Amino acid sequence: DRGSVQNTPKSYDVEYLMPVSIGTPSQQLNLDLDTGSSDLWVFSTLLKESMVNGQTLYDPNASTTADKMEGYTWKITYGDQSYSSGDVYIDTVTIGDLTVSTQAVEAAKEVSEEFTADSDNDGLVGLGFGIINTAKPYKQKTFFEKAMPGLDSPVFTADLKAGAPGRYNFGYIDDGAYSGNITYVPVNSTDGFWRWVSPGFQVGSTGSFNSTRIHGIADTGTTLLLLPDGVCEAFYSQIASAEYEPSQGGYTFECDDSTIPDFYFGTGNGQMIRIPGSYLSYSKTDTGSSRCFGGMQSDSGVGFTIWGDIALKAAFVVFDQGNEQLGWAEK
Ligand SMILES: O=C(NNC1=NCCC1)c1ccc(Br)cc1
Repeated sequence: DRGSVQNTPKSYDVEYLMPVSIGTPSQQLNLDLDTGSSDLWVFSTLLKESMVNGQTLYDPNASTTADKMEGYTWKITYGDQSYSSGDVYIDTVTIGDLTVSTQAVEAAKEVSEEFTADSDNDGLVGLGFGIINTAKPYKQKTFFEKAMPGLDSPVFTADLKAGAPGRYNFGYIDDGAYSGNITYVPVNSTDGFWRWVSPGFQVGSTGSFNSTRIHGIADTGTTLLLLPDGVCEAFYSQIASAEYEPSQGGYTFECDDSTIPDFYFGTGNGQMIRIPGSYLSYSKTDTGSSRCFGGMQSDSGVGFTIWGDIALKAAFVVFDQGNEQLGWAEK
């Protein structure tokens, strides 16, 4: 079996949403596929109205295939301190013509203000490893873990694009979606993330390659690229107007600064992925400001590097759960 679904970026590529059908008759919600977490949760009719702001609500009482898991609850807090919590139902879930008939659907009873304010986002599909699912008394499998045994190949792929729709595929690799070869790197799933080691980086096409092992996770749910301080310093030292402004939340530079270099990261076997300099200017710091917030920021608050959407949209990425490896290709 296999599946394929379009993903659509929100403004500034802050997140990517995909249509998901839940229940019978089907209820379609737009969800954020997040490889940095492992709960599938949705805005639901269980929420207080004050927490809802335009989102589509899953109504388990309107689904003939919904079964409430009595006594089960869930509560999750994300790296940006946003959170949600609620009850657990079993229902049928379809993503891109791939159906899991007994998926744990976590119906929200409470969401933090960040989620309430994001009116296009009806919830998340966590495709990290099930070991970090937050359901109690027993953790639940991810959508991919439930689908995997029936798939042609135990992989899903992420093709995120800058300012344009891309695709998530399940169970197969579309050889037309990438150029050159796919370089595979081992993944350590102990903490539930897609954690891997990059052999190093290069700033600009004429820069030298810096061999330094960068431990990090591939996270579709994080917008920016969070890297060690030394790597950020090497990059921003090449931008004439760059400043580290803690009051603005990190590195900024003049939006019209034409010296933003490309950033390359190693994946293995000498292969590198090139992130165009244009991807590394994120947004204006304030309305009317001439300064822009950098797409690359320090990972010092996190403890390891996060290869978020800014890095992922420069590549075709294979999340190979069957072999616990990540595949990286240019496109
Ligand atoms: O929460 C994380 N990723 N997903 C999402 N962020 C915001 C909404 C969804 C995340 C995961 C691991 C680390 Br380390 C830091 C952050």
